[in-house]
Amino acid sequence: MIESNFPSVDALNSGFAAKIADVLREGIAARGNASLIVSGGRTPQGMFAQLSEQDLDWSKVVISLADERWVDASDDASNEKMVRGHLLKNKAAAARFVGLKNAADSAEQGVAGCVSEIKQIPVPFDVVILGMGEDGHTASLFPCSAQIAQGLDLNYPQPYLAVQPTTAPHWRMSLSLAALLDSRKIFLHLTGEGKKVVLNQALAGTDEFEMPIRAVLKRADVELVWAP
Ligand SMILES: O=C(O)[C@H](O)[C@@H](O)[C@H](O)[C@H](O)COP(=O)(O)O
Repeated sequence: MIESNFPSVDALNSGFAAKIADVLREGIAARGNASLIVSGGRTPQGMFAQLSEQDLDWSKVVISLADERWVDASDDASNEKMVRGHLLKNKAAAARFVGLKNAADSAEQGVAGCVSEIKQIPVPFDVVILGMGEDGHTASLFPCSAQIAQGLDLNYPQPYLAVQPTTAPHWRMSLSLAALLDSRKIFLHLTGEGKKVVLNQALAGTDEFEMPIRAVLKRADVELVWAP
């Protein structure tokens, strides 16, 4: 694991945004376009504001989500709402966004629509930004869910699966482990001492069903981006 530690969340927000912008520019220079898969939650919001101001050809960038709560895009729990409010503005307003919530009544019924939409995004993804919960979940690969074995199965046939956490609200749509790993660059974005403690627990053990972030850390050269 590569470690980029910042002295403060403010320093992280601007330094990490600049780092992501560099990778996106490299992708555009090399292939004509670039993809960015982001996570929801609270951690990325300040960084998104900084990223939205970065000078690059956002019209060549497609942005999508590592996971989504199966709620309307107007709901405060919606990751799409958060990304629209914090990232898809300023210069980044020119990026194309592929959301995950569709008109299907349930996340399980919505998988097919998501699978068809993701075909617009070339793989490997250029950048995936992951977060991590106190229970070691990442994206919506929750250790408590009945779907965790499918999510961590590298041969799972679909890039998305519907997940019902028992310790957090809402059905989710999540990229599978295999889909997340199909990326040129994976960042793990954490802030606070508490998340560092959880990360150290993850690094100290091997049971991926207990802490699904281990499945990513074991297989990818993840760059940890952290501030206290
Ligand atoms: O939509 C989500 O909930 C996520 O993608 C999830 O995996 C998140 O990254 C972690 O739960 C950390 O969330 P916080 O940043 O709010 O701590």
